[in-house]
Amino acid sequence: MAETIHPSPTATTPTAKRVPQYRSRNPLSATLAFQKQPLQFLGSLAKEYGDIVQFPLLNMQIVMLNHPDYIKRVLIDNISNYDKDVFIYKMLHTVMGEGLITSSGEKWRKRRRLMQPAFHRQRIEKLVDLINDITRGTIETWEEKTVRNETIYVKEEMLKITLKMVSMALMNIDASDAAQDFGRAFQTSNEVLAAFARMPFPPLSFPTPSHRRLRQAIQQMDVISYTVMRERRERQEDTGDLLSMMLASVDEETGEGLSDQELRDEIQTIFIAGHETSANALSWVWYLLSQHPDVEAKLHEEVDRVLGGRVPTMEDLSKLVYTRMVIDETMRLYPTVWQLMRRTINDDVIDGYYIPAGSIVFWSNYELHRHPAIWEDAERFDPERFAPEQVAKRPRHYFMPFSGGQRICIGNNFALMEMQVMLSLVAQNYRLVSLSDQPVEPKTALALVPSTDLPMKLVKR
Ligand code: HEM
Repeated sequence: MAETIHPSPTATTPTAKRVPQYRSRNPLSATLAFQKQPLQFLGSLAKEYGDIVQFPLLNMQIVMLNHPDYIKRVLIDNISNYDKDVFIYKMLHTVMGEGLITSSGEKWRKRRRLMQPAFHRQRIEKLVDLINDITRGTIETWEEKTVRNETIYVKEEMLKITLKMVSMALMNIDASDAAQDFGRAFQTSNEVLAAFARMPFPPLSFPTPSHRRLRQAIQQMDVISYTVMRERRERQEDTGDLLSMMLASVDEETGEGLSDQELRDEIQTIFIAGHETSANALSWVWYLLSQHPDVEAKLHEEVDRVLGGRVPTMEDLSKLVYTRMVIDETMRLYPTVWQLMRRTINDDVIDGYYIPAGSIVFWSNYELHRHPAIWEDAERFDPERFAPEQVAKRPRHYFMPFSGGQRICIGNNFALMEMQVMLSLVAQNYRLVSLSDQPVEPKTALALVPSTDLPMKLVKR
């Protein structure tokens, strides 16, 4: 029989069930396990409790949802009942301010409306040539390395290339030194924040050595964002990109443009959200290809057949079906955004479970993408799962590496385009062969990153 729950079911939810509670004699065991090995801990919860469970994390109670239908309720069906007033977004606020990821309500809505046109399909189509050029530039730097038989570190290479792509394509910033400096400062802030996300104590305002490093890194990123902004304001030219749109925008009610602080927050958000995510996804792709020669061979066959030695055009992308299948299957196994959370505004009932107002609901794409009722033999890397006829059989919300609903990733089409172009163009020219026997495991920083730098050798095809 359904138990009643704390605080107590509301009049509208008289029959709601209590969310199963994590059981342990040690009140700190969940916190310690989450801090030490979050993926293993979440996996054990899913195994033991199924699709929903509540566990304590420090002084918070977290409701872990582990079925895509539950996530659909939060992101789509009852979206107005969930906001981002949760510690992880407050933490990101220290770096991104109130940018598109961290803002909510009317502020978010207006900003999203303003930025959305920069990501329309027609605009993205125009960026294919630029993405090709940037990839070719990288391939040229690799020519010499190949001759000298030098090792490349794939993680670093992917971060460099995606940072260039996002800064040149969306903000028309010549991505030389400034972007690389931004990348370095971002890595520092990333390390500190990842540690804080696992153990949010002491508060970031407390001046520990690592929190001081974070402050410094934020200052360095600020200097770069403000310089970019000042230069573009002075030049007063409309280059038709995202930054131009933001600089020219005027609030319909107040007639005012975005303030320096608001622009800084958005530039920082785009720099950060727009490069590390795609870089990690691509790093995982190269790693998985190096471990699965059969998949690699099939990819080469497609790239050679469709492109015939040319660089890809927008029309080619729809024909590079297997290339896209490899990307999707990689994001299933290693979703770079591996944890998401929301706060429940008013009481809700999810599949009969009572979720009181103020609950923190949490889900991990890493776990969801391994749900045994949805993905057979889930640990196996098998791009065929994403063959068009297989995709057609699954509800769309069963696979949401870019999240879903109104707050779906604004850069999803851009990311898919850049990854498909980059992957096909590099695969046309090179094989990336792993140089290490060290096992590569997923590491939970803010994003899900490979545990090694992925040293590889370039072999010309
Ligand atoms: C493989 C690449 C990427 C993945 C897996 C990814 C994933 C995601 C996810 C899961 C969210 C939802 C976050 C949340 O609800 O808290 C998100 C939001 C967002 N992403 Fe991405 N992303 C990628 C690439 C990009 C790129 C290239 C850009 C920009 C150029 C970008 C910009 C953003 C922004 C601004 C948001 C906030 C959208 C909003 O709330 O309105 N992302 N992304």
